[in-house]
Amino acid sequence: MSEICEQSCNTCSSDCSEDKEEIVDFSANPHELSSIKKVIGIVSGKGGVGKSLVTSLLAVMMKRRGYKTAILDADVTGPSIPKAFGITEKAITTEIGLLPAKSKTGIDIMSINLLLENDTDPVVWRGPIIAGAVKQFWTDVIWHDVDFMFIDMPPGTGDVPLTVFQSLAVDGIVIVTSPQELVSMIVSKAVKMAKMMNIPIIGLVENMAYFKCPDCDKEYQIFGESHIEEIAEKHDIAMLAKLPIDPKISAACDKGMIELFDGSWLDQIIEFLGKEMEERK
Ligand SMILES: Nc1ncnc2c1ncn2[C@@H]1O[C@H](COP(=O)(O)OP(=O)(O)OP(=O)(O)O)[C@@H](O)[C@H]1O
Repeated sequence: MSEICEQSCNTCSSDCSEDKEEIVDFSANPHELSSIKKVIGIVSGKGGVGKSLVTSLLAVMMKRRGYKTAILDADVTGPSIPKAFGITEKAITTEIGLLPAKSKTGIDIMSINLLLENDTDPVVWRGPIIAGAVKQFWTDVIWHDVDFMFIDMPPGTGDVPLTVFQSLAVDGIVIVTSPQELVSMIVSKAVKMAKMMNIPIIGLVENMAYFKCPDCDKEYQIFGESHIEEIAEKHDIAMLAKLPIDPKISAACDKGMIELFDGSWLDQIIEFLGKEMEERK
């Protein structure tokens, strides 16, 4: 088998019949009462770049457009979705499955924090257990009548995100980055992982791209000059949005009021997803 298997057996000349037996099918079916039309994964090559923020905003915006929307918080060791939506209640367990919590505007949400007795308890689990928990959010939760499910993926490109990608039927991914050194390498890793998994990349979002001075409207690139357009071009993927550093964003997340937040930065993705859904009809 070649050193990096891209699962493209038709074009690969390696004789790996023995290795093939080792390929494990991780794919899992959603709960029999679930109905999920489109699944969008939000990924980042590293933590803290705003993946949960972009996940939350996409769900809020699509809900505002009238779609039935859900968030599966697969970031098990850093679950920030319930806080951003101000959800404190726990998930309900029934004999037939788990029921997600509902946000104020009606977005279905499942997160490990809705199952922990105390949401400040750390999740000190090893990779396979974390991946297993995420898989259960897919198989054991009743996702009733969902148009768009947004998955806040575990950060990075390691074992856990890989297993999650293999288990869940993801239709497309959005890669979130910030304008710092190493971004090119980090994006390359995320792109390669998506290609290995055969998952279409919807495009790139650069978060914390600039800060706009409220007094003079001048834009400052706090983390240095952005090279995101070159990176997008290099990988032939669409550059979809640039989000500023905005204290109102962190305040909305901290106060659990992300659903009140307004901003048109992600409109290009929203339009794209809306079109995809129309074409599906
Ligand atoms: N553009 C922004 N302006 C201001 N604050 C932001 C912005 N983007 C994210 N933040 C804040 O930065 C923190 C990290 O963001 P977020 O949780 O979305 O990152 P993440 O990539 O999901 O992190 P992790 O992978 O570690 O969970 C949060 O407190 C969030 O409110």
